Amino acid sequence: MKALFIGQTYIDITFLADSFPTGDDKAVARDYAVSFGGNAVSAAFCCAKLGVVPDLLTSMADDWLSRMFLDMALKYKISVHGRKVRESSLSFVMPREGKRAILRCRDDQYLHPVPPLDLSGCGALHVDGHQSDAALHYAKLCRERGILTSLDGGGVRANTEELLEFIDVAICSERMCEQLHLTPEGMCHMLQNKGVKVGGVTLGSEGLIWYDGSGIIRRMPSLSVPKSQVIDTNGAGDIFHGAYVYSYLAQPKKPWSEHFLLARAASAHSVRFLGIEDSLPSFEDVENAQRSFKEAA
Ligand SMILES: OC[C@H]1O[C@H](O)[C@H](O)[C@@H]1O
Repeated sequence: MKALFIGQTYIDITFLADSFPTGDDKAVARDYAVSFGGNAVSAAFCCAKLGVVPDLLTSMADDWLSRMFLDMALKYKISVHGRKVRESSLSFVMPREGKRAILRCRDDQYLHPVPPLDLSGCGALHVDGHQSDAALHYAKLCRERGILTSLDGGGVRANTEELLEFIDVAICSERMCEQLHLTPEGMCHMLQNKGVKVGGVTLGSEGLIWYDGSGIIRRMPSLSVPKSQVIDTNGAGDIFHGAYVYSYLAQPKKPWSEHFLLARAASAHSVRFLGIEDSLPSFEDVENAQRSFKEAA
């Protein structure tokens, strides 16, 4: 395996509509897309499309949605290690004016223990906090073997504190800062104190605040995508994670500033398309985004 991503699979139903009917009402959406979803899962597909195909340890049920998901994974040649749940998870995603509302139908009651996987050849682990037992187990194993460990810190989970001790790269959300009552800078200091070598917080249109081995906390502005082109921002963060893991795997010697520049362009590309699958950039799309969009002020 070239890399291992651990997460929870969703099937995303993304639709464009001005309002969502409530009560005894009906409406017709202007457009819709059906795609795989979930943080580390979407990141894995992004990494695969850019050119390094990872293995994926994720939820799997005996139902139509999981079979549909396996078809999607096959298209990207992603090897799926399914961990059994009773039902597949679904997200209904309504993007609007640069934001998105999500209703999730989730089964995260895993019916079996963490499966043993052979990590031979693995260059990186990426986790998003789902399957917290598996995330911790493999983060410890990877740390022992000198394999890079990366965390999408979307929110605080039961074992986040412990998990962070085995994480090399943690890029967190503003939501996680709020949960921990920390400013983005405060979050960077907390990560540094935990021994996380490269850390940061994504700030949406305000870009990324981050540090690397130098310890200096810096800001990378976002790329400015014209408002008229922004269709669906859902998954832009997941694509950012998948793209920096790809960049690291492809060129591990490059500085982290380079990995994040590539990831920033991947995210900028993604917001112009509806649904996560159509948002995934090819390497050419990333280069085009780098050329086309200027840094926001
Ligand atoms: O980050 C976006 C993802 O989180 C939600 O769980 C959706 O499924 C979506 O794919």
